[in-house]
Amino acid sequence: MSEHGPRDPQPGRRNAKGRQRPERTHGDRERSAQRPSERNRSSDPQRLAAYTVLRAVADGAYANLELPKVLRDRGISGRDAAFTTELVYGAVRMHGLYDPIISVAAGRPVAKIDPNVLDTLRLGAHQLLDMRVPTHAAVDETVALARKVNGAGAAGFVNAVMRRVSERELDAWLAEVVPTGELTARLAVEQSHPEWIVKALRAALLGHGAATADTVDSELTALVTSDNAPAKVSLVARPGLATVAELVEAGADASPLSRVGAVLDGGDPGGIPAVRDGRAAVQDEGSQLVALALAAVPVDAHGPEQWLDLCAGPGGKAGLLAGLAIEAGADLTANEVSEHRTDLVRQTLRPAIARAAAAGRTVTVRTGDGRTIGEDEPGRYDRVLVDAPCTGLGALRRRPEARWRRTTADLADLGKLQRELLASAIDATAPGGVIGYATCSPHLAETSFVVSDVTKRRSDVELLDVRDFVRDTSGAAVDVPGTGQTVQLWPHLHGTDGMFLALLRKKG
Ligand SMILES: C[S@@+](CC[C@H](N)C(=O)[O-])C[C@H]1O[C@@H](n2cnc3c(N)ncnc32)[C@H](O)[C@@H]1O
Repeated sequence: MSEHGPRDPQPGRRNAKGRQRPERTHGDRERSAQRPSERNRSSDPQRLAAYTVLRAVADGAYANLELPKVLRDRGISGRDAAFTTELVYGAVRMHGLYDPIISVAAGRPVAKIDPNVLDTLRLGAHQLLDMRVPTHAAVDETVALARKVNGAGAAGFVNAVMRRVSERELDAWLAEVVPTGELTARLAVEQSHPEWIVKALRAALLGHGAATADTVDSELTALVTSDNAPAKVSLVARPGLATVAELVEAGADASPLSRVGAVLDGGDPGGIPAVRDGRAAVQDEGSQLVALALAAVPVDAHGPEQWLDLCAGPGGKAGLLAGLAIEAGADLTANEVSEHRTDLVRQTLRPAIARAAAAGRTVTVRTGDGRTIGEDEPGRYDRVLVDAPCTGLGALRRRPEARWRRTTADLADLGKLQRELLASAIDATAPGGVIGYATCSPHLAETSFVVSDVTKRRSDVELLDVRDFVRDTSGAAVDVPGTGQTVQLWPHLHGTDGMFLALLRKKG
């Protein structure tokens, strides 16, 4: 491949995401035109760390778990950690767009590029096309990284590809690689999602009443665009253990959406004492609304209410439910099928377990298959949460690799499990009790279809109108589009994960 120096771009031009691209200087061009072997640069720790995480993700790791480990092991913190995080999340999320660009720049399909080298190129493409990194730094540092991790031969190739990519602004690349035609196919590349997910989200917007035929294109565009924006850091003050005021004092803003929530505008939540002690935690406000709604439904119980979290791992909602249960004079059982995740629940609930004991109530954690609880303990519980295992298509902002791992085949396996768990939950619920069925996915096959399939087969449950129980901090009903009795929250409308909730009453 021949090498061409980058053209001078139009100074001060904004790219498609509205970011100001820095002006490039003549010096940048000269520098980029140098052969990689003529430069004597070693790669910097942040890019090396980002590359390490990308390779781990390629081997099956989760970026949100691997990244903190690598940052900690290498002593990367503060702004350097934020930079590394942006590199990792951007390169993983956006490679559905970067790969076609890299392919054009390299003159070959990405399948013909060594996967290690491809990850280096993705990191470089993200710096060039979506970050404020000056062009010369993005190119030079990517080449230095390639020399270190991919070898001298690969560094020459990376240099050539990076320089080609840097020749155009993002808008020009979009014009080249985004297909014309169907919006779903266009968004799949432009917003870097597998097309089956874009189609499923389109159906979900229509099916949950969040769009009409006239508005679905703009809603869908806003939704998939929001999947690529970093989620804000939301905190929960676990009732009885911490207060929102305490979180506000530590620098967060009270959440307008959740009465137990606060939102952190940057900074490390781990630095907040209540979070460090497990009295507060990072938790999406949508998840908080689910737990609050289930706890708010009036139930006629004989004696202290018995609450069950059927699928509790790693314990986020159980942490909130435990506090709400103690406040309500109820007992909570948190069940989880995986031993390892049960340990995480136990860790999360440790402060609540102690507090429950002091209040004469119990919070119990156990390992078990939720599908058999209905048979083993029929009618024992007054409130049951089924936060079902799902594709997580409503939480793509937080899990950058999830969109590339999920397949339509997952839906069939999960659908069977979801139906069995919901049926078991209903069996485990006492007459007059309430069941919450939740997913962090708006996919119709995991939400409305599961609820309608299970309820139409039985005469002992009725749907409640969830809208009555999803209340914001002021006590007003949260504005949820659609007219059905279930609630679907949306990242682009509510700023939360795409949580779904149905509430069912067991007939007395
Ligand atoms: C969506 S997650 C629950 C998240 C949790 N409620 C929270 O807020 O942190 C679903 C959980 O269900 C668990 N699970 C899967 N199959 C299960 C089963 N048959 N019985 C009980 N739990 C199960 C998974 O291991 C996973 O931890």
